[in-house]
Amino acid sequence: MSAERPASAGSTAAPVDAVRPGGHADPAGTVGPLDAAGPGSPVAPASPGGRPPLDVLIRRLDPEVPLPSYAQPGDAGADLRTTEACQLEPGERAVLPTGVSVALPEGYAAFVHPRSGLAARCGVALVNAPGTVDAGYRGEIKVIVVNLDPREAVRFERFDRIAQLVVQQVERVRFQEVAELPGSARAEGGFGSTGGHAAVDGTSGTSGQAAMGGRAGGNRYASVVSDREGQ
Ligand SMILES: O=c1ccn([C@H]2C[C@H](O)[C@@H](COP(=O)(O)OP(=O)(O)OP(=O)(O)O)O2)c(=O)[nH]1
Repeated sequence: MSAERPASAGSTAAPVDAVRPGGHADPAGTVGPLDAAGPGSPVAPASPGGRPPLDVLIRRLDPEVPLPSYAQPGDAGADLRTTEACQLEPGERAVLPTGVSVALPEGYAAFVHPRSGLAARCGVALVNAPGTVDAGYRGEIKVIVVNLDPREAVRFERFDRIAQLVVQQVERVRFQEVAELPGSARAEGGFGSTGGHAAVDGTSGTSGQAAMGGRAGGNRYASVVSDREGQ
């Protein structure tokens, strides 16, 4: 087991607010529940193209958690915080609570994205990135973090910012079955068909078998069984 490594303590890290010790002690934590997009927020949400920001109902399940907020004007994602401290050993994952639930308008979804600073400095990823929060979901937003660093543990303190929530409009489609699809330049080319790096050009030691579902493709049978049984 590795020595404890705060998310703030990546060996090559220059300190930035996102991962600095105590970075979770955000003064925004004191704002009232209606202040998320108002004067109490550190940064009011940007309005791309001059559009007014979308109002999204949010409920705090943890009365002390700061509401998600945009760190900078123009940011696409509002930072989500964990309400539980957690330490992840190399390779470990955890489902962390954020202390908030939302009611998105129909026609919208929210996507739980990783934070680049945590990824670059500490090797923290989201197992299901991006996580999808459906418009009808009223439960607590959770974040499935994994420590991909092969050697060092990572520690999150309560109210550390662990992910970001991107709200987007989504289309609901009607699938129209046809015998033949219209042609296109790409046609059926996929999985590196345009080349561009050694691994997919076949000039390196890796064959790309995993991506093609070949022998190195992992335990696909077990995954399908778990999913079918709702586990
Ligand atoms: O990172 C995530 C992803 C999902 N969710 C919540 C919101 C979402 O609406 C619900 C279901 O997620 P998803 O549809 O991705 O999961 P599933 O495994 O397909 O479950 P279900 O059968 O409930 O749809 O879980 C989160 O809180 N965080």
